[in-house]
Amino acid sequence: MADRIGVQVKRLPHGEGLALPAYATGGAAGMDVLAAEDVTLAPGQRHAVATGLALAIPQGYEIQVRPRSGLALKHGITVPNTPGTIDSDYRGELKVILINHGAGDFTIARGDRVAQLVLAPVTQAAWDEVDELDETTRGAGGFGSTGGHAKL
Ligand SMILES: O=c1ccn([C@H]2C[C@H](O)[C@@H](COP(=O)(O)OP(=O)(O)OP(=O)(O)O)O2)c(=O)[nH]1
Ligand SMILES: [Mg+2]
Repeated sequence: MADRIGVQVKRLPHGEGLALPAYATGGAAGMDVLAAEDVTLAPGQRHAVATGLALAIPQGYEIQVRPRSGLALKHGITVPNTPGTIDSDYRGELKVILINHGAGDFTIARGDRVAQLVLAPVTQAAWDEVDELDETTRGAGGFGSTGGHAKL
């Protein structure tokens, strides 16, 4: 197993009895995180699903909240703010925002694995304000300027 970075986790009262987020396989990038509440999402509805967990992520890291592809493909359940950002200084409850893009109601039961958490390093930037930027081949071209897409 590769070295792991320690992340403090505190179970909140409504998180008691639930497993902690875990890697489903040895090479998994994300830890599956469980819902700590029952909730039914109607088509188009979104909800911040409780996890019953609060974290203290080491400075220099973040946790990204990403959707699970199975839920997205089979049921249209995804994370509208993906990847959700959990800051290292956040001490509130970790919540997973889900939206139902499917055609029917979707019920989440307490204990269901609703998303995955990816620990990632963060580099903070310091602005270096200038009057002129260097010239490049791309210049101000963007948003499809290099082509490569099918013609409509
Ligand atoms: O999917 C998410 C996204 C965020 N958060 C928590 C942790 C994060 O550190 C905090 C703030 O998130 P973000 O910066 O994305 O939201 P904001 O709208 O900018 O709120 P704030 O002004 O509190 O930063 O909310 C979650 O629990 N789940
Ligand atoms: Mg913010």
